[in-house]
Amino acid sequence: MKSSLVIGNWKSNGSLSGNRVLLDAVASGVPAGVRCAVCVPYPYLAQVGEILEDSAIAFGSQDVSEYGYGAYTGEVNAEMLAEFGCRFVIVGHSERRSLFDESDETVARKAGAVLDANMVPVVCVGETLAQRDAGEVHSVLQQQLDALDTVRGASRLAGLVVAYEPVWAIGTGRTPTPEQVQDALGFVRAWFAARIDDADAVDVLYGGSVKAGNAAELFALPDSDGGLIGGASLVADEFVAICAAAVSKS
Ligand SMILES: O=C[C@H](O)COP(=O)(O)O
Repeated sequence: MKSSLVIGNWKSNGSLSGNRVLLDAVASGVPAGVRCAVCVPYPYLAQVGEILEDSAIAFGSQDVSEYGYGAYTGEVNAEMLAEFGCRFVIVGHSERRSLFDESDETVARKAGAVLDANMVPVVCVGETLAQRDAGEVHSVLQQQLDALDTVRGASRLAGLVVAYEPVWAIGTGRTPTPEQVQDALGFVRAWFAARIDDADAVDVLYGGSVKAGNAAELFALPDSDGGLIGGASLVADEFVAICAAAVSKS
């Protein structure tokens, strides 16, 4: 059985001095038996790569350009991220979709660029509260996932990680019920099963107000392969405890 995957998303947080303290504690505290990574702001990639060089913890970024090298002022392309040692790249986080108007098609192009550079896209999907209240959870997920069909090819789809993150649960302290989470994770799994042979090999994560206190219950769900952790990934003890909770699922 594969081990669970826990990814910390620092969002726009960090400092050169604070990163070192946090990562030293995380690297020494995360137990064996869980795959762990942190996705950090671009300027810290080199520092984080150096700090984690001899650890089992992977790292990555929180976004990427859909374009390659060239006249794209302000963009950071996938080849650059790969050169810095990134393993994971978050694409389509709801904060990027809502604050920066990223469409499903843009997200799919970014995922393709990440795959082209031999890294792992962590594609975020999830509904708003209004969409949930309107009974649209499955249709929203379907539309967000269907855009990934442009990534094309079973071997390419098999290289994705998907994080189900209901928008209303992000940073709010609210989490869906375990039944609601399992329903969405199962829907994502079924989407892959309709397209590739080994859908169980795809990592399907949950994100949204995961804490040490609720992680074990969420990770224990049948279709959970781990979590995408925001605020709690900035607190070493909390993040280590979340990673420890993922080990028991493995
Ligand atoms: O990428 C992480 C998610 O946005 C969850 O954030 P949160 O754990 O702070 O709710």
